[in-house]
Amino acid sequence: MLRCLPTFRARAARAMSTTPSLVQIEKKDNYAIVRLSRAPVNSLNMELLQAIDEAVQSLEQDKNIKGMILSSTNPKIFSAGLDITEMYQPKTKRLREFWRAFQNTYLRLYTTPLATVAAIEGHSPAGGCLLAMCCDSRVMSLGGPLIGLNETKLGIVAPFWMRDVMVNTIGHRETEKMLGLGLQVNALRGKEIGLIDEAVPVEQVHSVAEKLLLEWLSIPSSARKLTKAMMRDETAQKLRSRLDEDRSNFVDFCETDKVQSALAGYLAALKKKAEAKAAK
Ligand SMILES: CCCCCCCCC/C=C/C(=O)SCCNC(=O)CCNC(=O)[C@H](O)C(C)(C)COP(=O)(O)OP(=O)(O)OC[C@H]1O[C@@H](n2cnc3c(N)ncnc32)[C@H](O)[C@@H]1OP(=O)(O)O
Repeated sequence: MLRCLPTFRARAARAMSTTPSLVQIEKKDNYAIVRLSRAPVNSLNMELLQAIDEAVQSLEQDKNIKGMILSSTNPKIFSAGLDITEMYQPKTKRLREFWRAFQNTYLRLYTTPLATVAAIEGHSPAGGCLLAMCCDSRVMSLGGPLIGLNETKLGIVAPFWMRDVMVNTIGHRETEKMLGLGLQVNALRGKEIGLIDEAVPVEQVHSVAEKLLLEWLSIPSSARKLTKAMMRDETAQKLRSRLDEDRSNFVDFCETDKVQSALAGYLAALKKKAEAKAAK
């Protein structure tokens, strides 16, 4: 018992230090709204990934909570995807921990027994698109925001499990095009290819997300959960059985000169764009 205490304390301290600031949880009757809250663009660094994982886990353990809406405190950005600075000029130990956090968060969100809906008001590239695809349904705002796996445009390659989730969502041929060309699409096009379930004006995103969530929650709970597991466990298991191999592949790939120079170029382009915006 005593020996468990430091682990418990460390976990509790970590949860307290990450969860409230990086992820906001608002509980409603039988579901919660989980808002990503890492300014400026919800880029997924290790701490945010861990905070999402912990938030979903804590909701799974709450007997009153049956579902969640994944959203953002920033209406212009759902999530900018993985924090590129985690991958650029990395320290190997941190890079390994970062990738494990990404694997864990994906596995948690993709297979959670909670019903999940992504309320996507703003941009959702790459890792942001993955988080959204892990949910049972997606609502996205009409207009400017884009969603997709744009990795190839950065000169990097999405891992097999991001591909698998996209194939499961929109089918093989659409994934081949989206992934190969690094395409991002707006909500209307997303709806045409099945990436998005509802495309609505931004002010309706949350009410429609709630409607979709209640539809999932209207299904008898054990039937809904078993069906979700039946549809998703095989895909998740593919990664679970290769966690270390996948992480080594990522670290080796990331540390190559080619990937490092591609990331340097991409970060410089982002910075230039931000400076031009600020100068206006
Ligand atoms: C075998 C296995 C192999 C595996 C091989 C590895 C594959 C891993 C899979 C990778 C998955 C990913 O998610 S890769 C990540 C892909 N993500 C992206 O391409 C998104 C890039 N960002 C954008 O497009 C835009 O920033 C967008 C999100 C639309 C917001 O536009 P805005 O105009 O509102 O804001 P900006 O001015 O651009 O950005 C505000 C600030 O945030 C920073 N910023 C923006 N996105 C960022 C990001 N993802 N990471 C870090 N920082 C980011 C900018 O540099 C600015 O910094 P300051 O100038 O300092 O203010």
